[in-house]
Amino acid sequence: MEPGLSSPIPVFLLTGFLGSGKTSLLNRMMVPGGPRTAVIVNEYGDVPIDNDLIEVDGNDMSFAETSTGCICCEPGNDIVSTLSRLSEAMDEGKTGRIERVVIETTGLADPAPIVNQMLLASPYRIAGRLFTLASVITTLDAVRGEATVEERIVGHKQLAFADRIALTKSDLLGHDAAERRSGLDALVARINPGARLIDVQDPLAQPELLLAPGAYAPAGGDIAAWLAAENPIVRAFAPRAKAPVDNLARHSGIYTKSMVMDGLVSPNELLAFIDILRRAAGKRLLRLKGLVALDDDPDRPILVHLVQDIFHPPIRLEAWPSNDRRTRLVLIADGIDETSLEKFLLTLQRKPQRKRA
Ligand SMILES: Nc1nc2c(ncn2[C@@H]2O[C@H](COP(=O)(O)OP(=O)(O)OP(=O)(O)O)[C@@H](O)[C@H]2O)c(=O)[nH]1
Repeated sequence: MEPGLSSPIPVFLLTGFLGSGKTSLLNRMMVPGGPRTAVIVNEYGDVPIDNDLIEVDGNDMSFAETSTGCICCEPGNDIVSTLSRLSEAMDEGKTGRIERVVIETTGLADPAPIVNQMLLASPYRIAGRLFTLASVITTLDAVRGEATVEERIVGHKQLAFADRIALTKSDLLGHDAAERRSGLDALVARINPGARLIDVQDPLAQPELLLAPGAYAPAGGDIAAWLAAENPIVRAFAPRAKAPVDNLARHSGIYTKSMVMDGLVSPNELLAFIDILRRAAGKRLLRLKGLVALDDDPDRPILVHLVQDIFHPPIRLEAWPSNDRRTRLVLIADGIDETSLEKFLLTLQRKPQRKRA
């Protein structure tokens, strides 16, 4: 019998702050010959990019969808609506057999409302199909993660709600790596000592085991209070029920800007653009990612990633990953004047652009 009709389909929630390595980890967790998987990528920003960056083996992935707008707070985009759409697609025969679901949340997603919805009625029956939360997997960026967790409540909650943690970017820790690594271990021990942790840079790590079957078992200290704070009934009857931090304004002050353009830019123009932006905005530019058509070889786009003030080495792709060959940039900013950022984005578009041959 098809999974979901008798036994629930496991749902894995992949979360972690902006740019902490979720999509990179997703590509490594999905190995050939694994269970057939529906991958749903939820992006913050109205121009999806990650769907073009998933490279998992076609045999394993029978369905992939990208949604824009945050799964934790955008009406119609919550976990139930997301799984309902999947269930409908399954009914309509669009997906093939599905044995598990992986949902990559936006890097700003608060896990509390998502987990709350799943746990309130687990196994969750949607359109005659059962889903159950198997795990919350959180990517923790070794370089920026500690500051993110200390300064941003969403970062703290993403770590606290995990039952599986993937430490990313430990290869970038630099000369004081051992000291910084013990700081990260202490952070995890304080916030979520019960979670299983792997370092994705450890040659012996097997990221695919993060998708091993299981039942979500959170051990983070503040979980119960945060879940209670999500529950409208608890709110109504016990308005003083204490959540460790007020989480109602989930993304206040943070906004996203996207740019799509047809023309070509030179590698130097692109690098200068990113460099000026990085210096001027610093950590207030939470994220920039994009695929850019360069004039030296328009058939081979460049993939750029800025995570706060860290510019990851750009990657020249062998070909455009889809039929859309336009330059696409998505920026997520916190506390940067919106008009100034818009004007700066236009400077790239206004450069004398070469047209494709
Ligand atoms: N050196 C190094 N770079 C990494 C590692 N993991 C991810 N990255 C880089 O970090 C950047 C962001 O990675 P993504 O996988 O796109 O991060 P994400 O969490 O999916 O990003 P958002 O969806 O925008 O939140 C890319 O340039 C990756 O190549 C790692 O373990 N080591």
